[in-house]
This record gives sequence, structure tokens and C-alpha cells, in this order.
Amino acid sequence: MRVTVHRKAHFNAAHRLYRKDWSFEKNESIFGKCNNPNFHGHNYELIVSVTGAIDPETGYVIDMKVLKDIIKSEVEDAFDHKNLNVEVEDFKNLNPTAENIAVVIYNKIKPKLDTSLDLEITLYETPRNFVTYSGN
Ligand SMILES: Nc1nc2c(c(=O)[nH]1)N=C([C@H](O)[C@H](O)COP(=O)(O)OP(=O)(O)OP(=O)(O)O)CN2
Ligand SMILES: [Zn+2]
Repeated sequence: MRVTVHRKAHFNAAHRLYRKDWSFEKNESIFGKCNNPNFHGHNYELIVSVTGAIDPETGYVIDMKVLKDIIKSEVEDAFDHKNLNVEVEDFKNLNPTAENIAVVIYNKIKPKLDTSLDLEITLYETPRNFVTYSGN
């Protein structure tokens, strides 16, 4: 029997969607207002979902406190109140779209979990735009 544990978190961050190897005009045609050279911000909402067997001794799939601490150190401390393009190494050469941010978060958290556990990342960039990634 496998059960999924969900932990919510959030961070505020600025970004610009563009490619350095494209002209401003091409970036504008693909990314529109998201290509603003002065950046823009989002209140990202994150749901980290961990699936595994319930430990019969503790009743836990994973201790929520442990999961909270992993999210804080791997995501919130790294991304909150940051300019993703300028201040976060992961996005120096990677467009900080919601898709790419979700993959980066997955790759940061997965190695911190027991290998028996499955992970899914749900990332809301706006209340109406969100992505999911589970490593496939
Ligand atoms: N596939 C993706 N498309 C878009 C992404 C993305 O990460 N992946 N990101 C953006 C921009 O970041 C943009 O800032 C999104 O804002 P906006 O279009 O204003 O989104 P809203 O939900 O606020 O828009 P409403 O029109 O109010 O619904 C664009 N595309
Ligand atoms: Zn944006």
C-alpha cells in the first residue's frame, strides 16, 4: 500500500523569459511581455508530493518535518526573493520557465529522499498557470 504525502511551500522570485542567442525581436515574438529586460515577478506556489509505503512503526511515509526542512534548504533558501536569471546558478543558461523550474526543483529534492520514495513536483507560477513533473 503506497500513500502520497503533500507539502505546500511558496517563494517569490523575479525572472525574464528569453534566449541569449536570439535577437530582442525574436524573443519578443515568442515570449512577449515575459521578455521584459527589467524582469517581472511571481508568487510561486509549490506542492511537493512524496509517495511510498507507510512505515508500520511510525505510520509515516516521510516525516513532514524532514520534508519541510528539505524544501526550505533546497528551494526556499535558494530561490525566495531572488532574481532567478541573475542570482541562481541553475538558470544562468536555462530559461526559468515554470517547466524548467519544476525540473530543477525535482532534481534538487529527489537525491535527498530515500530511493524507495517517488516524487512529484507541482509548481504554480500564477493562480491559473501550473506545471507538474515526476521525473518521467
Ligand atoms: N509554458 C509556459 N508558458 C508560459 C510561461 C511558462 O513558464 N511556461 N510563463 C509565462 C510568463 O512567466 C508570464 O509571466 C505568465 O504570466 P501571465 O501570462 O500574465 O499569466 P496569468 O495567469 O497571470 O495570465 P491571465 O491572462 O491573467 O490568465 C508565460 N507563458
Ligand atoms: Zn513570468
